[in-house]
Amino acid sequence: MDTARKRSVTTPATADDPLVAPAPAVSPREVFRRFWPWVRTDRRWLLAATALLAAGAGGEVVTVWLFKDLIDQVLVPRRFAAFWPLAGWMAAVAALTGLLTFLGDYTATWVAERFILRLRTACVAHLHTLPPDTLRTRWHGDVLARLTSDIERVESFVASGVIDVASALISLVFFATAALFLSWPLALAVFVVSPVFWLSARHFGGRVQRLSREARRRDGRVTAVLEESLANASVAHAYNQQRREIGRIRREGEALLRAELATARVAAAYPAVLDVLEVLGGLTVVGLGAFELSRGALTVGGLLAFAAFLTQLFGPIQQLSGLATAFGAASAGAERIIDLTRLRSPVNDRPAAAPLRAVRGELSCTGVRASYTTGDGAPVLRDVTFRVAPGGVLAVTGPSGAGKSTLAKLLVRFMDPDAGAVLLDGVDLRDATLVSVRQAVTLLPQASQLFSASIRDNIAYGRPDATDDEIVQAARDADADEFISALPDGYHSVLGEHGLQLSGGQIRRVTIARAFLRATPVLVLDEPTAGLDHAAALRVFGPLRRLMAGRTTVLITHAPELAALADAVLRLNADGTPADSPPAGRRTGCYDGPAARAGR
Ligand SMILES: Nc1ncnc2c1ncn2[C@@H]1O[C@H](COP(=O)(O)OP(=O)(O)OP(=O)(O)O)[C@@H](O)[C@H]1O
Repeated sequence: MDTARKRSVTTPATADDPLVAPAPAVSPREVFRRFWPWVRTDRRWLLAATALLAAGAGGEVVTVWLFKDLIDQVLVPRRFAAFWPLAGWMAAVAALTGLLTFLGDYTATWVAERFILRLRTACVAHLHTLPPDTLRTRWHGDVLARLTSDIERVESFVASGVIDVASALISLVFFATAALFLSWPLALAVFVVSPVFWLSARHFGGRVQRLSREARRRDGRVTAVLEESLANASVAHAYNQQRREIGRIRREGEALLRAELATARVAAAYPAVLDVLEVLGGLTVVGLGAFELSRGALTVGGLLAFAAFLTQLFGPIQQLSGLATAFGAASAGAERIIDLTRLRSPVNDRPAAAPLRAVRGELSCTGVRASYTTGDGAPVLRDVTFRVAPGGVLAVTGPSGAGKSTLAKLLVRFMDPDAGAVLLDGVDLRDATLVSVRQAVTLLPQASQLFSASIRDNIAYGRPDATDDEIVQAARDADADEFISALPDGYHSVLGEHGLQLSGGQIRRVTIARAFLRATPVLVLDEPTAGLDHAAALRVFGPLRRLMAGRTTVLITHAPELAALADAVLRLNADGTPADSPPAGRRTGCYDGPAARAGR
């Protein structure tokens, strides 16, 4: 299973299909075992829904029985006097049946929706245990498809599926008992032909499962391509490649259409076959019924009621066999969700991990080697050693691909080194809890990430309890207060997706304000001026200098002006080894802190 997953992550499963590989198959029992826990807490409601729906089915039996009496006691003997009491009963029972069925359906939906909510929340919670690189091994669009349509399909099997099966079975027993009671020879004849329905359901269910699996995968591909295409729309426009993007989406859409149609052909053929079987069954009943009628073993009302029961009987049978196809689709969805939940974080709290306390900010790396399992496995950082005293600033430079961002990931524990150690105040980060590491270290990533929320909430993202005054102060420190206050809604201006209303420099200053508010003793700044023109870059210099003051900072940068703010520079070679010849009296990349800085 692991090998299959690995393949889906690193290389295409098939040459023509690099985007979304099929998830490994999972048995129905496994599907149930995995997903039942999300229903278990609501099992009382599940029982209530089933009982209400079963009671509704009981009401239908009584209505049909009263209908039989109406024919035999009013219509056949032409006695109008008997009509009113029977009609009154029928109306009352019909109203009660309607109410019970309504309550049953509503409760079933309640259980179903809560299942979806819980499972989706649990899946998202799991995804948030994964560091960004692990999450990136799956296409975001495909992950979205798994969290939406696949979860709904699983629900249709595990939650409402259970209610449907239970209430269909109970209805089946009710209607079958009533039919037996009316005429056992006729009922037996019906029971003998029933397995034909069951066998056809199994046949169709299996085929739908296979076809649905492909349709689910195609669905994930369409979402993945859509997401990527929209995210890169500006490139497509700038390079006149809109047609190509449209073509790509169309091709994926056509493949999904073919997969959905193949599923629909089988899924839709099934009710058609069932209809023919139903007519044949109905004709058998009418023939046998006429015979029973002629020998006086059945009344006209009895025969019509029997036919009505039979129609009612087909409902649950159809429902049960429909479940077979629903299960096909559900298990295909379940496989994809389970595949997602099997992703494991390579970075976890050790059993003896303790929180970092009162961090002073002495940061060091000793002989660090790091590599990615998703690449060729070769180290991207080798033998990196440095020390930054509390409050010191270390600039990290080097050619593209030298491993600078990888170093940033090590410092916030998005990954762990293969050899050597990253130490904060002398504590190996692997011995500290993840939460406390991230409480002590603020990462300002290369790409500024803003949420579709107010500027205020974006600044307060790392400290939701911050007061308005603290937020404004952080914005002032980041030179962002002026432009924020000039916006029509000021701090309450809501940013569009990726902060579209703001310029690159303004976005960067909002993220710097966010970092100010966290006020952690250690900062990791990954190319804080990347993507900004010279003027915009100059505007963030002041805020960055203020942000770094008094904080241990690792400053990854290509900009010489920014590197000049540092007390020492660690240059990385293209192969991830440190390039610096050691300054007199110091080891490679080693910096001894503010004392040394003061002496410069
Ligand atoms: N998630 C990943 N999986 C596999 N390989 C990766 C991953 N992230 C980075 N790499 C590889 O690791 C090497 C170092 O990448 P890194 O992003 O650390 O370089 P960098 O020095 O920050 O580059 P740049 O200056 O272009 O941002 C590169 O060869 C890159 O291809």
